[in-house]
Amino acid sequence: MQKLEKSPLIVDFVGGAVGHRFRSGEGRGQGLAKAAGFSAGVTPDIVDATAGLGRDAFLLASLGARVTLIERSEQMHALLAEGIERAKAEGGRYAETVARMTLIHGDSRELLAGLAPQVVLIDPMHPPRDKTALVKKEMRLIRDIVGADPDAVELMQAALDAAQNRVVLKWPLRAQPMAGIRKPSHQIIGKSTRYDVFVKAKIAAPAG
Ligand SMILES: C[S@@+](CC[C@H](N)C(=O)[O-])C[C@H]1O[C@@H](n2cnc3c(N)ncnc32)[C@H](O)[C@@H]1O
Repeated sequence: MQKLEKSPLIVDFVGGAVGHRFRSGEGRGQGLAKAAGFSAGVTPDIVDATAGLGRDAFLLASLGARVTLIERSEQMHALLAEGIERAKAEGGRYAETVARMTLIHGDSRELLAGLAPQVVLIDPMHPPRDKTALVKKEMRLIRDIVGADPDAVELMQAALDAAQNRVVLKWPLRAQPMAGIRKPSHQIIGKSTRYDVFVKAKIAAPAG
C-alpha cells in the first residue's frame, strides 16, 4: 500500500472559509446551487466526481442535497474522511450536513456509470487563477498531492454519458470551453469561476 505522507492541508468544514460560508447561510440563489439545478421544490441528488477538499460538496449538502463524493487520490480521500469525522463530532448542523455526504475512493471515470446520478459536478485541476495568497498556497499543496488532471475530457465524457439530468463543469472564468465535448446548454458566471451547464433532462420535483 502507498505510504501516506503528512500534508499541511486540512479539510475543515467547521472553521475557516467553509464554516464561515456555512454560517452566513448563503442559499440556493448562489451560482453553484443554480448550476446544479436547485429550484423551488427541487433538491437534486448529486455526484461530485472531483471531490478535492470537499468544499463544493459540503455547500451542496448544506442546502439539503444528498451528495456522493468521489476522490481518486488516496491522500485527498484520507483528508476528506478526517474532515467528515470532525464535522460529525461537532454535532448540530455540521453533523446533519455530512450525514448527507457519502465518500467513495476511486476513479469517477469508472464509477459514474454504476451510480446513475441525477447531477454530476466536475471541477478538475486547472491553471492557477486566484490572486489570494491563501488560495494560491492551498492550490499548490493540492497540486503537490494530485498533480494535474490531464484526463479531464475523458471524465467529462463519462459524466455526460452517466448523468440523467445534467452535468456541471466548474471552469476558470475566462477559459475557452473544454475542447472535445459538446457545447454547454448555458453558463453561470461567478467572480473568478464560471459553471458550464450541460442539461440532459429537467429534474422532476418529488410527487406530492
Ligand atoms: C480542483 S480539485 C476539486 C476541488 C473541489 N471542488 C472542492 O470544492 O474542494 C480536483 C480534485 O479532483 C480529483 N480528481 C480528478 N479527476 C478525478 C477522477 N477521474 N476521479 C476521481 N477524482 C478525480 C483530484 O484528485 C483532485 O483532488
